[in-house]
Amino acid sequence: MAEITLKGLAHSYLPDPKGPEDYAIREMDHVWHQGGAYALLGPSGCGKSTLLNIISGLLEPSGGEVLFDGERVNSLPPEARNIAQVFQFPVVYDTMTVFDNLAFPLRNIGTPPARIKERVLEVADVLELTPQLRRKAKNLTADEKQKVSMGRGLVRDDVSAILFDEPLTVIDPQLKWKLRRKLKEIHRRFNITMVYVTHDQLEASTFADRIAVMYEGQVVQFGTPRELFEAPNHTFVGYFIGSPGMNFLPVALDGDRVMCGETPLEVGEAFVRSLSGRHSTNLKLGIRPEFVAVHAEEVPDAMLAEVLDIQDLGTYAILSLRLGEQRLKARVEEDEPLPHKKAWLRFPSDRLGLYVDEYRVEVSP
Ligand SMILES: Nc1ncnc2c1ncn2[C@@H]1O[C@H](COP(=O)(O)OP(=O)(O)OP(=O)(O)O)[C@@H](O)[C@H]1O
Repeated sequence: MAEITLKGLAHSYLPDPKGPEDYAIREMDHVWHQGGAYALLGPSGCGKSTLLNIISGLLEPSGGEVLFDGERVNSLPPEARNIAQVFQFPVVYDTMTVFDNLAFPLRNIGTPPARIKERVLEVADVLELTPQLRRKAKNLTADEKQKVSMGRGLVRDDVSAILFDEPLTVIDPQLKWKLRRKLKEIHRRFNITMVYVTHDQLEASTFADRIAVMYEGQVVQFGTPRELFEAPNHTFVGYFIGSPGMNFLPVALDGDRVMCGETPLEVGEAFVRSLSGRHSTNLKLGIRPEFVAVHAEEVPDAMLAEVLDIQDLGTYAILSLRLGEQRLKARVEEDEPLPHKKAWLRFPSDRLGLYVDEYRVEVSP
């Protein structure tokens, strides 16, 4: 068991990297605490697998340090790090039985046979592989093979951490849901640090207590699913988490009015104060579709918007709106009146975020 610390970590696959764009991992500091259930979430190419391979020891970082319980492990191979890794595609020995596949990592470290049997049966039970234990792995379905692969990662209870690299990609959607819950159950039962890589926000939030969102080789936010939803730290997190993603409106201050293009916004004094004195020209207001207050009739301090489209999703509707030149989305619950053609919008201050150069800044009331 270990606390894993990444200190000034960076990695480039190029021999002579120049700018930040040459780095798969841009300099980062991060701590995975002992016993946590974490997800590493981000789009394809953001550096998730690179980071995982650096932690497991498959890849040596070109800069910075990886520390396990404070000890530098940068050049230790995976075996010496005591890390289990489960990959996207099954890694099983076809000619061995399921039992022997699961027993393999334990036999490798000289575990007594009685303990091997106990542990294999326990893991097979959790993963519902008991009926297959005597079968040769080559006769299994793709789902079953991946379960064996996961079992091999879970069977040792002395590992520092288990890293999962999109382990459910080949799994049938219904079983996926079940396995995610199993993994959570296993985490609770065995109390091992688990880092689960995925590009799927649902997968990340059902598995993890805390999610690290990666974007362009950096962790741009590390928080609970709720924190990522309610207060995205970076515009990318706002776009990436939630469906539809967060609305971002480019703004500028004109005297004491907050303007989105030619359209004045009703956003309250705190935002005017926070915007004044900003030197950047990259200023945005962010609000989730769920938090835009939509009125079918005119109300005081509301902004008039045009309704472009209404997508009825049963218990709620998603409205596509135009406010001045800006497009945005809003969610309206089924028990609220749906506007036609025109809608009056308000942005509740406590739900509105201010983003300077793509990062959220504090707005004091
Ligand atoms: N072996 C390699 N040699 C050179 N560049 C690489 C190598 N592996 C990854 N990269 C590059 O590093 C960046 C990060 O890739 P990485 O595979 O870590 O991302 P990812 O988030 O895991 O993506 P995916 O979800 O598609 O696997 C990408 O630009 C990728 O092209």
